[in-house]
Amino acid sequence: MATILDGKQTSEKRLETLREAIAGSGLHPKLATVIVGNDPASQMYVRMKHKACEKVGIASVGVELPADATTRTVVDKVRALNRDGSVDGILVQLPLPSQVDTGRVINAISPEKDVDGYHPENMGHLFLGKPRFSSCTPTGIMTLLAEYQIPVAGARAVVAGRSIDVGRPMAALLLNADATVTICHSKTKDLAEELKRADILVSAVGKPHFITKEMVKEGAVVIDVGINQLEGKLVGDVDFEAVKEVASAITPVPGGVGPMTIATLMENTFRSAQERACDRVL
Ligand SMILES: Nc1nc2c(c(=O)[nH]1)N[C@@H](CN(C=O)c1ccc(C(=O)N[C@@H](CCC(=O)O)C(=O)O)cc1)CN2
Ligand SMILES: [Mg+2]
Repeated sequence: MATILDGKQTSEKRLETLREAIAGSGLHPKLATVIVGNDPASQMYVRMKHKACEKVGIASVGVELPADATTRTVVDKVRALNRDGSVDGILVQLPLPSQVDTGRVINAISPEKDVDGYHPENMGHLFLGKPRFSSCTPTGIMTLLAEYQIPVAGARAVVAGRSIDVGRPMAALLLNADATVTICHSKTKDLAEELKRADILVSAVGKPHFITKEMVKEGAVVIDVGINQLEGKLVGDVDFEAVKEVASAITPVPGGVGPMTIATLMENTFRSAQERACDRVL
């Protein structure tokens, strides 16, 4: 039976440590969130972020824009937050409505305040092996692996999915930690064969029960990034009940990767506040 990698418990522990660090820092970190439209899931995630801020002692401000907002409106809002000296971190909740150019919006975020780590400058630092801010979900996964003392160096890691927010930065973080990394995607030949070679398998494809028991090597560590609705229930990409019989460790959905994403965002925001305070002194 696999060890369940408990992201909820781990994130709570880290948030408590962070709360103490912030309280003792003399700093007043502040996060700004930007949401466009009224997608219920996005609204819930933003609410969860504000709640986490409150828990750890980070001030937060929420900007809400209508579903028909233009790229210019969103970019102007982001630029105003860049200029606001009281704001340490800015995040634009994704996905954005189709009329908004996501790339232009991300590029407009000051890289120093880009606590989601999506700006090309921050992606560049990550791929050069010297991350400043790296995306919250992959970074949270690395934290979870470390918490459970799962060795990454030398491991064969396979990432299913090549998205900008998860697959690519995940691969970079695993590579930076000396794993041998393969990225699989919709055009990968012999996908099942590739996945079965993994010591660490990360699935971020967004398809319920995509990863079956037959695709997983005995003893593999399985990380499920999927957040899918199936018959009114929240499920990951992994057929959890079957795969936990062959894996050595596995993340549940809910309660695995998701909570680690939020904890990492809080950590990134505090780090931004620390670095900005240092810059003011220098
Ligand atoms: N700007 C960003 N947009 C998006 C990100 C992101 O990191 N930055 N990630 C996802 C959504 N997301 C945060 O924004 C997120 C998703 C899920 C969870 C989470 O804790 N989920 C719970 C289940 C909650 C439920 O009941 O549905 C869990 O897995 O236990 C946190 C954050 C896309 N957009
Ligand atoms: Mg401040």
